[in-house]
Amino acid sequence: MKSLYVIKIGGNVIDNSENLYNFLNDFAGIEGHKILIHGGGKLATDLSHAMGVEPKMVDGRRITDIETLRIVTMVYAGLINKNIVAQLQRFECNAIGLTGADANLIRANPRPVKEIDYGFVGDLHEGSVASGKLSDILETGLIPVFSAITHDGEGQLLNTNADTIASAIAIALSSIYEVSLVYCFEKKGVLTNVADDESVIREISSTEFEKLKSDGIIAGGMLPKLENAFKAINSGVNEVYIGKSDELALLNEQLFGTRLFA
Ligand SMILES: Nc1ncnc2c1ncn2[C@@H]1O[C@H](COP(=O)(O)OP(=O)(O)O)[C@@H](O)[C@H]1O
Ligand SMILES: CC(=O)N[C@@H](CCC(=O)OP(=O)(O)O)C(=O)O
Repeated sequence: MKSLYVIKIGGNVIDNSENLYNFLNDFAGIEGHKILIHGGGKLATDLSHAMGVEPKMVDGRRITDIETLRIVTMVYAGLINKNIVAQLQRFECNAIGLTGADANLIRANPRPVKEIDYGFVGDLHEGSVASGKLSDILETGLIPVFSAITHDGEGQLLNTNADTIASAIAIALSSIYEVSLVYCFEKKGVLTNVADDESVIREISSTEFEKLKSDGIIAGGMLPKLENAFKAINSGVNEVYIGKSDELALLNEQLFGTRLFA
């Protein structure tokens, strides 16, 4: 089986032009097949404030009313996606910017309304990712760069968490490739103390994850990230890492951030 890197980059790194430049330079240098998925939550939040639309997050997911959907589509699928693609071209990495609607690559279901109405938020399910078509794109030598925008197949764009997209793409392609899923953010890995960047936990198993959760060591955005990451490792993805965006080169020596085990 050929190997494939599925790499996700979070909003805090995207927001810092020097960190983004360094990350994209390293990403461009990775040999073989690779896919980039980017968030951009921080910029969307800043822009919402500037446009007088109060951002609302519940359990790490953005409540996406029609105004917010317009903003996130402009920010994720437009501004951020096209900037990343242009920068990758500078590094001679032939990237193609995509949403889930392009080539019908990722179809989502609108999140059902229960206690909370999330609005235009899309959830992924088995079969959401068109793995055959995505593999066709990879085999042409192009490097897909996905934003966090998907669609429902009925003409409606949806906002889908970028960590979830990365996990779903990694799982869907794991029957075709040996997949390494890598979550890059602004810290050196999963930390025992969020204030101490050197307190990296090198390995976490599913059982240890439950304990870290109940001890309150893992909180906020790290919770859904790890849930998505463990789903991947339990669904056929070869390896999953979480670590700092400017340490990507350490992946080769298996010294990058935190590695997850089933
Ligand atoms: N144990 C932990 N180790 C590292 N980060 C943690 C931990 N617990 C909570 N966090 C928080 O989770 C955040 C990462 O989640 P999030 O902001 O959603 O990531 P991303 O930037 O990839 O979207 C970190 O910035 C940190 O503040
Ligand atoms: C539904 C939902 O919450 N979507 C996310 C998509 C962007 C994202 O995931 O960005 P980060 O990776 O930078 O957090 C949002 O709008 O914040």
